[in-house]
Amino acid sequence: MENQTHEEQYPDYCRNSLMDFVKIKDIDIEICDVTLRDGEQTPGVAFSKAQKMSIAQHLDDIGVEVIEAGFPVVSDAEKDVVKSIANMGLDARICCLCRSTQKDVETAIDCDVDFVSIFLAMSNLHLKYKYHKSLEEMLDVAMNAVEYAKDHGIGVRFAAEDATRTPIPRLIDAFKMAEERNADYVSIADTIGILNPTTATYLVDQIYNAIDTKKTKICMHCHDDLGLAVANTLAAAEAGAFQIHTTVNGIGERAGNAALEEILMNLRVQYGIERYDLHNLVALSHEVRDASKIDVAINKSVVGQNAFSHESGIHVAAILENPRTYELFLPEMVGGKRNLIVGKHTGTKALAGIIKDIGYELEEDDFCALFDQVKVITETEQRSVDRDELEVLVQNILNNHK
Ligand SMILES: CC(=O)SCCNC(=O)CCNC(=O)[C@H](O)C(C)(C)COP(=O)(O)OP(=O)(O)OC[C@H]1O[C@@H](n2cnc3c(N)ncnc32)[C@H](O)[C@@H]1OP(=O)(O)O
Ligand SMILES: O=C(O)CCC(=O)C(=O)O
Repeated sequence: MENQTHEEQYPDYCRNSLMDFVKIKDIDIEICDVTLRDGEQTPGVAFSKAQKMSIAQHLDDIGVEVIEAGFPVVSDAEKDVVKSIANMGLDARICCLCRSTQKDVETAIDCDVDFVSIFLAMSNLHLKYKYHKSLEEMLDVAMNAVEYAKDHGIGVRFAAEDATRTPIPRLIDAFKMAEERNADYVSIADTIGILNPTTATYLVDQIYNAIDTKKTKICMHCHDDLGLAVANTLAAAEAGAFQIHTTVNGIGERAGNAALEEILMNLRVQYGIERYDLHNLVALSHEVRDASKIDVAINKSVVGQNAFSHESGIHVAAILENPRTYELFLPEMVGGKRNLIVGKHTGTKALAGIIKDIGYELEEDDFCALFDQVKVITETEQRSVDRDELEVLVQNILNNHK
């Protein structure tokens, strides 16, 4: 091991070895994927039962430890799907969402889930404008719901909605109350996505020092309103959050949640966590894209069409020698494919490599003619040239000799 080069040690990706110089707690995490619940709350999205069960199966194949299957009181059909997923025999534990009411918990218990996520907002804004009730009244009902679930032998996550706008002492008091009632998890929800990595670290630190994390583990649920959901989730994990929440393609309320595929690649590259099977990430991304009818941005990390596309001559010339020069990880690692694009920025080495790939080698004059044509087309028509068109250009040049 010691004498191996980085490339030999990590043949599929580059590890961020700068991590060796920073002091953080050993990260110990599990993933709770909430695509089927928060992801489905994306406006306009309604997964079918078959779609939900298939996505659950694929999350399980990746090795995600917990799947939040839905919010059973939403409808009878939703309840039926949650129950069906809970009975699929997956390795992942299944949970579902409940408001802080006995009725919601009863409905969830009927679904055979491993644990319920009982949520309550305790920020002044939510107490005043949503519940129109005092903190004490709401906490009383919530703690009864926690006790009711535990008395029925089911696990509990007590989730503080809008935790990041809730006074920290209030949050700690509520989490301690949940801990006294043997809640298995307490969740910090950054419901409106206001955190940054520094404040995520600070907040998790405060909670970590206040509760017994051996008994009651900390969860982190981040939204992406400022584009920081993944960064905040990772900062929280570094500070001691155990259960981290994700959605495929980062779908979810408004700007969405922390994207599963980004979290998984970060766990590999930054923290050396290798236990998740990443080979079907692109396929799962496409499945959720089709089921949600939400396109994935072309430049989306890990699963976007451009994640492994290269046009610039300098890049492609180097990639043809060794893809690691411009790729953090090999596309095959996530079930993706490398695309070498012919465009305005294509160089001679790149063009020679690409035409060789489609079966041609040209004499110098022909090659120069082709190169000039490519530059003219791509600049005047402001587009790239695909393989079929490139082949026609090559054929035309060769035919001129006949
Ligand atoms: C941060 C989050 O993501 S929270 C989850 C959001 N997800 C959803 O809303 C899922 C889709 N929702 C629904 O299908 C419906 O809103 C239902 C089935 C949950 C509830 O429907 P309705 O009974 O018609 O209530 P409605 O949606 O009008 O209002 C929500 C009610 O829940 C109450 N409520 C909201 N959160 C909580 C909570 N954590 N604990 C207890 N009560 C709550 C509200 O105060 C309001 O009560 P009220 O009817 O006494 O005023
Ligand atoms: O913390 C949780 O488990 C869920 C809360 C949630 O969905 C939110 O506040 O956005």
